Amino acid sequence: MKILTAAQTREADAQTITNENIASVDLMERAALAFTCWFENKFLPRQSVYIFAGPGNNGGDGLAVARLLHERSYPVKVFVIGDLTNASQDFQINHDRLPAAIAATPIVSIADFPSIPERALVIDALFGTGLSRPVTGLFAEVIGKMNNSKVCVISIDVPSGLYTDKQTPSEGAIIRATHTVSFELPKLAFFLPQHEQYVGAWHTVPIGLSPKYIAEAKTDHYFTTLEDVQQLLKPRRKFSHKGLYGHALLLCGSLGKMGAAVLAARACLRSGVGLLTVHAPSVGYSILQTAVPEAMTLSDPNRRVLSKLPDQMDKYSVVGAGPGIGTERQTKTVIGQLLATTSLPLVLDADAINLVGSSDRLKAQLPRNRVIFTPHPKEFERLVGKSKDDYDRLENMREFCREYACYMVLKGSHSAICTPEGEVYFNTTGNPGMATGGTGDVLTGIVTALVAQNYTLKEACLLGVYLHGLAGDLARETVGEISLIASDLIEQLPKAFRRLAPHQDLAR
Ligand SMILES: NC(=O)C1=CN([C@@H]2O[C@H](COP(=O)(O)OP(=O)(O)OC[C@H]3O[C@@H](n4cnc5c(N)ncnc54)[C@H](O)[C@@H]3O)[C@@H](O)[C@H]2O)[C@@H](O)CC1
Ligand SMILES: [K+]
Repeated sequence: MKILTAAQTREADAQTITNENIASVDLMERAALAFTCWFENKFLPRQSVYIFAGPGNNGGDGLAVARLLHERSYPVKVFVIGDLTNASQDFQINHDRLPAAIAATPIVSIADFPSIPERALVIDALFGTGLSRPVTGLFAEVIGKMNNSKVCVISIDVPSGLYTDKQTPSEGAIIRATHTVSFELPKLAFFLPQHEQYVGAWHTVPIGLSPKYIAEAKTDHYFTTLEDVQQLLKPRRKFSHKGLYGHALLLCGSLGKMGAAVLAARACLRSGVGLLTVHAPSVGYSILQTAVPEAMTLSDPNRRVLSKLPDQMDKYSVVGAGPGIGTERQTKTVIGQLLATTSLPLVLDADAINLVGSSDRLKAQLPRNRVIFTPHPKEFERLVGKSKDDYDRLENMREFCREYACYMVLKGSHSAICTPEGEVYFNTTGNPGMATGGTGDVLTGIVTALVAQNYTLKEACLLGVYLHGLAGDLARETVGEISLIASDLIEQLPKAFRRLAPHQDLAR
């Protein structure tokens, strides 16, 4: 699904109004109703609701929500801030529509800010996508009070003060929402780690924005949904044999880090690969043979670290390299040979990324359109360099992927997948329980297995990252976030695959 800029969102609003021949206040009513339905499902009408409305259409939404919640028996109090003589037309209309029981109290100085009871709910309707400068002055003071209120704050459309598609200057005050309820689509800002404290948990509610406009809108930013990845999953053929599903080679492990190889190998096997060979330092031979009997194991001449590429590289369909390999000189040589001599697709993770990042010579050897990097933020920094902020990091990722014609999975709460064309796809599965050792090794195994099965590199990234997060979400249901370990993801992979294709096994 596409992510639109603030300007595109305004255009989508405008086109919806024109195409459907409705007044803008009718679209506002739809938006307010969608928000109210979400709210009703979440909170009972026992808690009093304090709504703070600014002078634009976001404030107009707040006033319409006040009326709708009042009709549903919520005790509502409304406060309006700003120069109301310049308020938007739809704000005015909704101001006039407020029932007599709700008096909109103006806040003209911070002394007018009400005391908010402990169990109240606060709705933030100060600014939305029309924010045109950093929030300062009285608005900033109001935001400060709302942020210090220690109650649940729900932002309409956007946390007020946050630009949705570019860096917000540091002098601007921003609401720290508990929930943000966005109209139709999430905003780019919601996917960036630096905004976690402002956005809180985000949700989207449909308001029927023009599908035609959305379909035609140009963007480089997307988020992946269940429907998107379901379309990618290929059913297995009836007359199947293991040769159809590729032969993956994993270069993993070193003394003390054989667990990484075991995790990557198990995940690879659970992701449908036809055959798997793991090449590891000789210390890992019996470990792998015992822990992963389904995989073939090749023993490196070196006991502790990888020192040599296996023979007959052309019999494999893909190489996944990096988990647990360390950064010793011999291993660097192996990665160099891998880049220079094979013509296979490569999934590079962990220390393979660190090794490439530490050497301009290795970078120069990167083959085009054949490499997927799966860094976490620190590995990303070693490979690509430092970034000023999360927008700058997105730009740097895009530039790197364009320059080296590679794919990148920047791991995080919303892992970001970048293509050589500079398109970025944010993943929507996963949870903080997955921030634990070994989950990255599992992802390497999954993505490697998908490439082996002839998924394109882009498909393997989108599908693999989604499944990895989904397995994490399923694991959370059984073990919770705190106790979750990487092996739990592997255990849940079968269920995750079946979630994507619920009827496939039954269809036979
Ligand atoms: N256009 C439409 O038809 C719809 C708009 N919707 C709502 O409207 C919002 C966008 O409304 P607007 O474009 O009116 O913009 P906003 O309501 O976000 O704010 C614009 C107003 O705030 C002022 N302003 C901007 N930055 C300021 C700052 N830093 N300090 C003080 N004042 C500032 C502007 O001068 C203007 O008066 C969306 O986020 C959404 O909530 C929804 O009702 C859906 C339909
Ligand atoms: K808002």
